[in-house]
This record gives sequence, C-alpha cells and structure tokens, in this order.
Amino acid sequence: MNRELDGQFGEYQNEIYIDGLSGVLPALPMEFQELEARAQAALSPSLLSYVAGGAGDESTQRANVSAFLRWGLVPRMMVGAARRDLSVNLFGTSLPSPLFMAPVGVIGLCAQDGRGDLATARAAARTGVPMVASTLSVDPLEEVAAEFGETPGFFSLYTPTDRDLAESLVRRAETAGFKGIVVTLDTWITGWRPRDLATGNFPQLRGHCLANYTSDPVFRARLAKAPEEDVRAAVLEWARIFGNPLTWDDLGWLRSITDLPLVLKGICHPEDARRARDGGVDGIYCSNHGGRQANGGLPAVEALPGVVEAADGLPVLFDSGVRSGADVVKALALGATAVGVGRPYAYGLALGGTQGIVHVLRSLLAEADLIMAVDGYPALEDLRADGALRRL
Ligand SMILES: Cc1cc2nc3c(=O)[nH]c(=O)nc-3n(C[C@H](O)[C@H](O)[C@H](O)COP(=O)(O)O)c2cc1C
Ligand SMILES: CC(C)CC(=O)C(=O)O
Repeated sequence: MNRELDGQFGEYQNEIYIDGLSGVLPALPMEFQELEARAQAALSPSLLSYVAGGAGDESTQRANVSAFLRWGLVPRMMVGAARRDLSVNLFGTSLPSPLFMAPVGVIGLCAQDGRGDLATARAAARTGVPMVASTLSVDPLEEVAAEFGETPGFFSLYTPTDRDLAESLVRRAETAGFKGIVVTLDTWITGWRPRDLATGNFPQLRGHCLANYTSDPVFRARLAKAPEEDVRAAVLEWARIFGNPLTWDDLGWLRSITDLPLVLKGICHPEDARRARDGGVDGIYCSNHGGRQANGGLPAVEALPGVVEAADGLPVLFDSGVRSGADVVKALALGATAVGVGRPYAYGLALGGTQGIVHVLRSLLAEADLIMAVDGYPALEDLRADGALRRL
C-alpha cells in the first residue's frame, strides 16, 4: 500500500491491493500480452485478425513495440517526486494526463453489443482520457460526442474524394462539439494485409461502420436509393470515394474548412513535419498506423525525435506500439506532447466494455505515474531534461 498516492493515477494500485485483501483478484489482465491472449476468446476470429493484424509479415508492427526497449530512463533519487503532475494543455484544453485513445475504425464492433463507439466515449468521460473518434463508426459522430461528458473529444477525418462530403463531416463534428480535427494521411489506400486477405475480411465492406456516411445528407444525395433500401450500393459508393490521395497542395483547403485545431496524422519524416507546420496546422501526429499500412518501415518511436525537432514547439501526438506505462513515459521523454494507444483499449473493450477500457487506461496511467515517482521525474518537463533517457 502506498499512502502517498491519494488522488494520483498510481492510486489504482491501492484499489487493486485493497480488493486483494478481500481475496478479489483483478478480473481483467494487468499487461498487454495477456490482454491480447484473452481478447482472442472475446472477438470473432475474423475481427480479431483484423484488429491484431498488420501489413506484410507484421515485422514493422512488432518493431514498433520492441523499439521501446532500446530506450531506458535513468533513475534520479532524492528529488521530491512524492507528487507528480501529468497534466497537459492540448490546443488550449487542459487534460489530466497526456494519454489519449487513437482512432480505431472498427471499435464499434469490438463491444459485445456492437456499440463500442459509445462505450469508448463513456470510458473517455470516466477517465478524462480523450477519444479520437474515427470517421468509420457504428454510431454517428453526434451520438458518440453526446457521451463524452466533460472530456474533450477529437474527430479523425478520413478525407473522401468528395470535398463537399469532407466539409459536411467537419461541419457536423464542429456542431457536435469536437475540439479538433485529425486528418489521417496514411490510409487513403489500404495496405497489404495478409491476415485479412486470407480470410477475405474487411469489416467496412459489409457496411458495418459507415454510420457517419449513411447519416450524412451529402453522402445520401449521391445515392439513387437510400442506404436503408440498398446497403450494397451505399457500401460500393463509400468504397469509391473513401480515400483521397491528398498532396501538400490540398493543405490550404484543409486549413480553410475549419477553425478548430487541425492535426495531420501519419507524419514520420521531419521534412513532412516542417511542411505541415509551415502550412499552418496546429499539431503533428507521428504514427505509422500501428504497422497496419506499410511493412518494412522505421518503428514509429524511432521517427519521433526527428518529428519533434522539426515541429519546433508545435504539439506532437504520438502512437504505434505503446503497450505499457513505461512506453508512455519514454514517448513523453522523447518529446511527445500526448501519447495514444490503439489495440490495447480495443481489447479492453472486447473483454469488459466501458469498464474494460477504463481498466486498461487506468493501468497505463498508474504504471506511468509510478515510474515517474520511483525514477524521480515528478513533471513531464523533467523527463525531457538532458540525461533522463538514454539509448541502449
Ligand atoms: C482495428 C484498427 C482500426 C483502426 N482504424 C483507424 C481509423 O479509422 N483511423 C485512423 O486514423 N487510424 C486507425 N487505426 C490506427 C490507430 O489510430 C493507431 O495509429 C494505431 O492503432 C496505433 O498502434 P497500436 O495499435 O500499436 O497502439 C486503426 C487501428 C486499428 C488497430
Ligand atoms: C483501412 C481503414 C478503412 C480502417 C483503418 O484505418 C485500419 O483498419 O487501420
């Protein structure tokens, strides 16, 4: 028991130990490998392979995770780390921690009742950990946003080739109260995913996650028949317009369609970070899509320091391979402003609904908080001081 933890993220540890006194063991796994193993029983084989799988032989996906082992925090003693401050300010919004939930387009399907977008939004409300909601969702963005409570939410736009539709989605996100638009750049075309190809499984092609399109007046106007009458035609139209191979020439247009903070997701090259910055974005999101899009790439965490340097003070969001509180701390020490997780919360949802996600997020935050306590880094800026993190 740690009496000093009162009100801090590490307090989750106390709650678990106190339950242990009554003989109650945690109902949900305490670390990622076990979480993924248990989720195998909770998800259908095709959905599991969609979520767990990646591009090619998945070596980049694995390297995203193992690359964190090349970095180590150097402990400091007697610095007064009894209270930590993990809060961040992101685009003028104050957040209790730097953790966020990355957009996961099939998150709706990962819940036992098929309403996982809403369950995730409720977990955001309960933890203060923002959800970046995907354009692909079972429930429309307005209904997802209605569950956020006091926690800010962000909308991740897959930019369709129809600019009117893109603008309509952004307008709806603004009206629904989202606090920023994240444009995903690395998935205008789907990467080579052998697991999904082997099973012929691509959930979106069954129309499961297209609520934001089928509820949109611009999309509906493109169809000869309402999607409720002809789902197949709606899905084929979605597939036709889904991906827009944007170029830097389109950045001005993207910037012009919203006054909300604009973030570009999928940036790994410093020069791209510079161009994004020069083009007037508010944040840069360093990610390789969890290794789902292109195999053979640099682990995302290796790209992070160069992107942070080129961002030159702009907020840098990061994801890909974060599996533990230690990974969260290392990404922060490498300069990330906020750190995202993808698959871990999808598995938490599959195993325990909203409560399962809350468990995963609280575990990550508790571990991060306790590492900062034990290693003597009470504030996020301390982690960024020279000598805090060493390359092995
Ligand atoms: C099943 C699944 C669906 C995803 N859907 C989206 C999406 O709709 N939009 C997006 O920008 N990224 C999407 N991603 C990528 C995540 O936002 C994130 O970059 C990635 O999951 C991070 O890696 P991690 O899963 O290793 O934490 C998806 C990831 C997974 C696992
Ligand atoms: C390919 C997209 C439709 C969804 C996505 O981003 C993903 O599966 O990683």
